[in-house]
Amino acid sequence: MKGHGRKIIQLGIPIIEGPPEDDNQRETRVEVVPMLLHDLFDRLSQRKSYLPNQIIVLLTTTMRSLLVLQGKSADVAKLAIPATRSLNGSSNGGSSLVDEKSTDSARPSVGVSRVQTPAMATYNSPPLPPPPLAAAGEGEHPRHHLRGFLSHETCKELEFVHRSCGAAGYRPSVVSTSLPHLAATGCGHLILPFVPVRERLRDAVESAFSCPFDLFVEFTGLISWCKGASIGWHSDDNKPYLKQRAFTAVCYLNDHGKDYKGGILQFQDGEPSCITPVAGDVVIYTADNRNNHCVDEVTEGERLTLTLWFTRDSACDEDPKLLSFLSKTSLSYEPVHKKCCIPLPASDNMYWFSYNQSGFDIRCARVHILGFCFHTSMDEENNFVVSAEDDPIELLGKPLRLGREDGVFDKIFANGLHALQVVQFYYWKAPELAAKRKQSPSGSGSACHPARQSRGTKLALPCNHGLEQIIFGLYKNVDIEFVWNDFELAVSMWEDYSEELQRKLLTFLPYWLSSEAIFVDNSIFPQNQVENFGFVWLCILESFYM
Ligand SMILES: O=C(O)CCC(=O)C(=O)O
Ligand SMILES: [Fe+2]
Repeated sequence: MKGHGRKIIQLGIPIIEGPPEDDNQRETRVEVVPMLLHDLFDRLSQRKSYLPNQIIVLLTTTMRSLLVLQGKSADVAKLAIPATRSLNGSSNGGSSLVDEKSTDSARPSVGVSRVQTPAMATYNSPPLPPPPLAAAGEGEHPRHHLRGFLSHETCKELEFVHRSCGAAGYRPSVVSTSLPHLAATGCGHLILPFVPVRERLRDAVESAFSCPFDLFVEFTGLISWCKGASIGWHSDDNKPYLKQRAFTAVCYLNDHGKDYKGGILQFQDGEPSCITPVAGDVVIYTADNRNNHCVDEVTEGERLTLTLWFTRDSACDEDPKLLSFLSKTSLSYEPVHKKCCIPLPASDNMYWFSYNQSGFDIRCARVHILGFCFHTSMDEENNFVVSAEDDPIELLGKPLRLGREDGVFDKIFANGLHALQVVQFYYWKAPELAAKRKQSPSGSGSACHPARQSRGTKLALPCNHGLEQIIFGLYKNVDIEFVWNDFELAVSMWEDYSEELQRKLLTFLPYWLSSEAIFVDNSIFPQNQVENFGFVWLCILESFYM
């Protein structure tokens, strides 16, 4: 529902909270709701899925469409009503507001007369909500430290995505997982955990820096800063090709001191002058040279962040590019098709982590430090032999098994990335799996699973195990007892988790594609048919206005 250069005209009566701004020069156009929309308007505002203090505001944009805004009445009205303000397109919890440069050219196609309602007689333009954090950090160095912004569970889920999918980063000693990388490696469904986080962050940045509905996400990525990683003094828009960046949001997903050493973020001037990362905290700042900053070298462990850049330039919006990727990769799967969730590795060199003239494959390292190794998928009697000219790393793209100590798990994984994803899922869910086992009547958990027969041969891969330990092995926080039965349960839980995300993705994608924006809309998942009502009506109205 994003649109650019289109006009907003509000239909209906403005909702004003508090005194109107002394701003007579700002004319606001409010049209009466055309008769034919009354019924729709009433029924939409009775939708059961909204909280009592939420309403729907209908806005016409061009002669061809209507937008439905969902939100708290006063908030929506404050943002929607100042039609003379230039507002960029945006999606907000399934709602959208569309940019207009002038108010005069677009009138609804239905004949509406400009009627002054009692509320309008005194109405000019209500004040925008005050940026909640403005006092704390605005000024010469606009920045804010938002504590506890992300929940523990969100941090853990994003960590799972990163440790299962990350590839070598754009700088030395860095591993990264960008959203296009997920889409390109058959993991488009793993974008879903990011969606509400992106939206909340964009709202927080727009609110903190008083630019409602102004921003697009330019980049979203998970980044591991490993031993040796650092960045010197810079601003985030300091290259000609980065000038579109207006704001940065860095979310910390693990803890300085506990998970790694070093990696303090420092600002050259202003307050706060340095940020010691704590899981769940977020720092937001303008990307320009009012916020020159650096990150101290990480000396041990793995510093994990989710970094977003925001832009005002719709041409740099990440969503349309991502959607074009997703429509090519994810739409080709049927939701019931099991293969839909099997990751498809990128080229092998993207998983090569180089360090001081040595290195390792990131997929291998991630399973090794958790006590696993890759085995061929063949039984020993099949005499599986790797020909001398084959690059052994290529075997990670082929079916394989997972081994641990003296056992090999029975299941054949489609490739190394698939196996890695299940291993990471097991460690993410280990406490839950152990609790389930303890609750089940038979579950002492000590039973030796038949999977532990010896099968296949261990893949001999050219990896520097010592280096793997140094880079990923410290602070691995694995104090859980490994149980094969739990691991087997993790395989089916991983399938359920992935299929559920895939199902959601396929449900969301048509809406995302038609609006060229990625957003959360809980109403797409109706509890019952009534809740889906708005969308149905919107579609009917769109065709009506065509
Ligand atoms: O991770 C951080 O704390 C800041 C990262 C940063 O400065 C950057 O990626 O440009
Ligand atoms: Fe930076």
